[in-house]
Amino acid sequence: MDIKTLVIVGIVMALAGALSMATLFLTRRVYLGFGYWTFGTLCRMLGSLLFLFRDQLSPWLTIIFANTLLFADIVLIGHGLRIFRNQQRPAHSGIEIAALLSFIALFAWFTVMVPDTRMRILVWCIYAGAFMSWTVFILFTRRPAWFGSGDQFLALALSFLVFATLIRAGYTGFYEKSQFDFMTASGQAVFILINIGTTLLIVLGQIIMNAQRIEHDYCLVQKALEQDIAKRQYLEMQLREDAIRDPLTGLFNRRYLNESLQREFTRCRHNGGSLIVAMLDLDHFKHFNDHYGHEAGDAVLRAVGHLLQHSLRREDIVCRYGGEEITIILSETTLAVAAARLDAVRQALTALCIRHQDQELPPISASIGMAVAEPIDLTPDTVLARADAALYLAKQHGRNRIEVNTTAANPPKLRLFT
Ligand SMILES: Nc1nc2c(ncn2[C@@H]2O[C@H](COP(=O)(O)OP(=O)(O)OP(=O)(O)O)[C@@H](O)[C@H]2O)c(=O)[nH]1
Repeated sequence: MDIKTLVIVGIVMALAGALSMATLFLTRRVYLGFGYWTFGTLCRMLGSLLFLFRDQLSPWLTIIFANTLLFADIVLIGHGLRIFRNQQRPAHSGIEIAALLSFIALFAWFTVMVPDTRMRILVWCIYAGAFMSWTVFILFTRRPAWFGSGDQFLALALSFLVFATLIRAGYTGFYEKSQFDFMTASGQAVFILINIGTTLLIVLGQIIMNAQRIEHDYCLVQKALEQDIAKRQYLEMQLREDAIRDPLTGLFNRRYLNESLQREFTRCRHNGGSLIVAMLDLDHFKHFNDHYGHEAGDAVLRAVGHLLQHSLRREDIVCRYGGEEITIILSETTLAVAAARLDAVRQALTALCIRHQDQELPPISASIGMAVAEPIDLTPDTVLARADAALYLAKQHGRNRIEVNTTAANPPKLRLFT
């Protein structure tokens, strides 16, 4: 394959790279800096194309301008990279412009004033080698979070070119002048081949770098979104909790009682399970409040709420009905078991040691009324009313005791707990 054919292959490769970069640039999301890479690839293609007309057009075009375009590509790779990696735009523009202008001047000098191919090659090797090394340095030393195989590709391709440039500089120093003619010397063919190989590798590296950065940003957005969703869910849960909890005792509130009682009542009706409702009321609480103060009364209510929450089953629903009255919904259990459990609670309440402002408050007690949902209950409110009636009975019978609202299905034998 002669050198001209090789140059044509290089042009085709650069064209393919330029087209893929331009397509991405125009149709997809690209980061700042990608435009410089696209423009650089176009320069490379155009510069290679001009080489083909070496003996037909002016040396200003085919030597000076062509090489300037190739060098511009190398400058633009580094410039684009620094912008891609969020560096200040004007940071090194002065050096780049000065390098480009001096490169043009030296090439013009060694083409028009003192024609010297050996010097032109050396100038090329020094300028291109320095700029490529600078880019490799940035690639290896400033690794951002999205650093990945794309950066390695680019670093690898450029390092290879730096190596080839060094060899070319050495080769230039040892051979006769006649060997440097671009379109005839065989040594130049190797360098053109290396350029062809690295052109696509550089483009590929730049495209992968962009894709990896998009992927990294996407992951960040996704993570932020997930955190946002979790926060919202937590806030919603918190709002729901606030809406159904009594702030003083931590027990469910009246609203939740109404919802739950209706739900449990319907479930019990349809599935035939059991439903027991209990009303618990602190004894002589008005007197307690009057004697020890409202704040001490609040401390008692808090302690009672805490005890109830921790001494009943998880599935039992404990709600503050109002004031010092508490409603408990017990499902899927028998009256005997529920009564025994509530009596344990009653006894625990009497043993409760409550402190308020470094003062131990006197023992408290509670009366409890219970009712079992039965076919005669047409609504949940009737079960509640029967439990309340049993509570009234417990108060009348001397307090600190449990009374069960008896019906034909639940005879009075259960009035045992006093
Ligand atoms: N500290 C405090 N007291 C409350 C709260 N809600 C209601 N109370 C008081 O609870 C007392 C209820 O009194 P009563 O309904 O007369 O009942 P009692 O004194 O316990 O008498 P019996 O139930 O017959 O034993 C009232 O003094 C209310 O002010 C509250 O959130 N905090």
